[in-house]
Amino acid sequence: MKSYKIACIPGDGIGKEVVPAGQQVLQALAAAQKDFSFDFTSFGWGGDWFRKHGVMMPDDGLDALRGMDAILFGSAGDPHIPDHITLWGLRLKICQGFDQYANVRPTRILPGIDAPLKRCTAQDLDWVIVRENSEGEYAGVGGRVHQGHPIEVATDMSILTRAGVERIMRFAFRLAQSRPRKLLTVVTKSNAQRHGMVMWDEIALQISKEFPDVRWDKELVDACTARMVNRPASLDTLVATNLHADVLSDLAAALAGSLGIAPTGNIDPERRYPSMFEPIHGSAFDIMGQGLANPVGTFWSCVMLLEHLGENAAAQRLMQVIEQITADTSLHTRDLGGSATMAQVTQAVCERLSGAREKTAEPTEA
Ligand SMILES: NC(=O)c1ccc[n+]([C@@H]2O[C@H](COP(=O)([O-])OP(=O)(O)OC[C@H]3O[C@@H](n4cnc5c(N)ncnc54)[C@H](O)[C@@H]3O)[C@@H](O)[C@H]2O)c1
Ligand SMILES: O=C(O)C[C@@H](O)C(=O)O
Ligand SMILES: [K+]
Ligand SMILES: [Mn+2]
Repeated sequence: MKSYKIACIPGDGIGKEVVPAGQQVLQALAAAQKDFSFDFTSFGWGGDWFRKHGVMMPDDGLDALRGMDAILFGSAGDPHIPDHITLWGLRLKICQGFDQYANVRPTRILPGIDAPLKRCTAQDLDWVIVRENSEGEYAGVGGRVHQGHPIEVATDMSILTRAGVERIMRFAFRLAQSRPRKLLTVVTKSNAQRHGMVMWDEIALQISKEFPDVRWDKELVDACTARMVNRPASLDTLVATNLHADVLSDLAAALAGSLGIAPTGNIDPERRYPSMFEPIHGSAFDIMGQGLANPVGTFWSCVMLLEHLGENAAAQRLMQVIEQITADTSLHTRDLGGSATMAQVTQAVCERLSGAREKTAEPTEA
C-alpha cells in the first residue's frame, strides 16, 4: 500500500487547531479508502519555537522537509512577535526556500453558505486566483538607513524577473486552459508602476500566443476589486503579483462567505521540492484557543494536497463531504453565522468519511 510522507506545520494561533483537524480528516479518509496511508511528521515551529530558540524554524529546517511528499501548513503569526519576523521566519522561508512559485487560490460559494452579495449565485462565482509566490513585492529587497533619526529612510523594492513572470504567466494560462471557460484575467497596475508592471503586461501578451484557445483580458487591480463585486461572473482564472493577489484573495474569500473557507496550495510545478497546502487565513488572534475556527479552509486545502499527490478519487470524496457539511447550517461555525465548534465540524466530516453516520442512522430509517 502506498504511504505518503506528510509534514504538518501547525505554526501559530488557530493554525495549531485547524492543522490537527486536517490530519484527523486525512486519517479518516485514508482509513475509508483503504488504498493508501499517511505517515505524518509534525514540526513544532512558530512563535513558541522562537521564544525558545530565537528563530521561527531551525536554519536547516528545509532539509527535514525536503524528502516529504507534501506539507500541511497552518499559520505564521504570534500576538507577541512582530508579524514580519513570524512571516519571513516560517511561511516565506519555506515558500521561497522551496521555490513554490505558484500560489493557487480557488474560490467558490459552497452549498449552504450565505455569501454577502445579494445578486451573486454560486454559478456566478467560481474563480481561481494565481498568486506569483516567489518575488515581486515579496522579494525582500530594501532596507532602512538613519534608523530613529528624522532623516530615516525605508525601502521595499518590488523585483520582477523575466524568468519569474514568464513561468507564472505560463502556469496561469495553462490552468485557465484546463478549466471549462478557458478565460484568464491578467491583473496589473501598469498605469502607475511604469517599469515592472509594463514588463508584466508585455510578457502576458507574449505567453498568450502559446495559448490561442484561451481568451484573456487585462484589468487594473483597483478596478478588479470593483469587478469582483459587480460582475463576478465575468471572471474565471486570474493571475496577479504576490501582493495584489494576496489582497484580492481575501476579498474573494469574503465574497464567497468567509475567510475561514478559502484554501491554497503553494506549488512547485516542476516538483523539485515538496509543495505546501494551507488555508489562506492567518492566526486569527481574536478567536485562537477557543475552538471556534472554521476548519473548512484547511479541509479544502487537504483536497488540493490529495489532487497534487494524484489521489483524485479521494480528493473528490473529501470535497463531496465538505459540501455536504456546509449544506447543513447546523454545522456552521460562528464566522458563517452558526454556533458549531471546530470539533463538531471535524467529527461530522470524519463520520461521513468513515460511513459511521450512515450506519448509526440505519435502524431509525428502516
Ligand atoms: N499564511 C499565513 O501564515 C498567514 C496568513 C494570513 C495572516 N497571517 C498572520 O496572522 C496574523 C493575523 O492576521 P490577520 O488578523 O490579518 O488575518 P487572519 O486571517 O488571521 O484573521 C482575519 C479575521 O478573519 C477571521 N478568521 C480567519 N480565519 C478564520 C477561521 N478559520 N474561522 C473563523 N474566522 C477566521 C479572524 O477571526 C479575524 O477576525 C498576523 O500575524 C498575520 O501576519 C499569516
Ligand atoms: O502574504 C502572506 O504571505 C501572508 C498571508 O497574508 C497569506 O495570504 O499567506
Ligand atoms: K495560512
Ligand atoms: Mn493573505
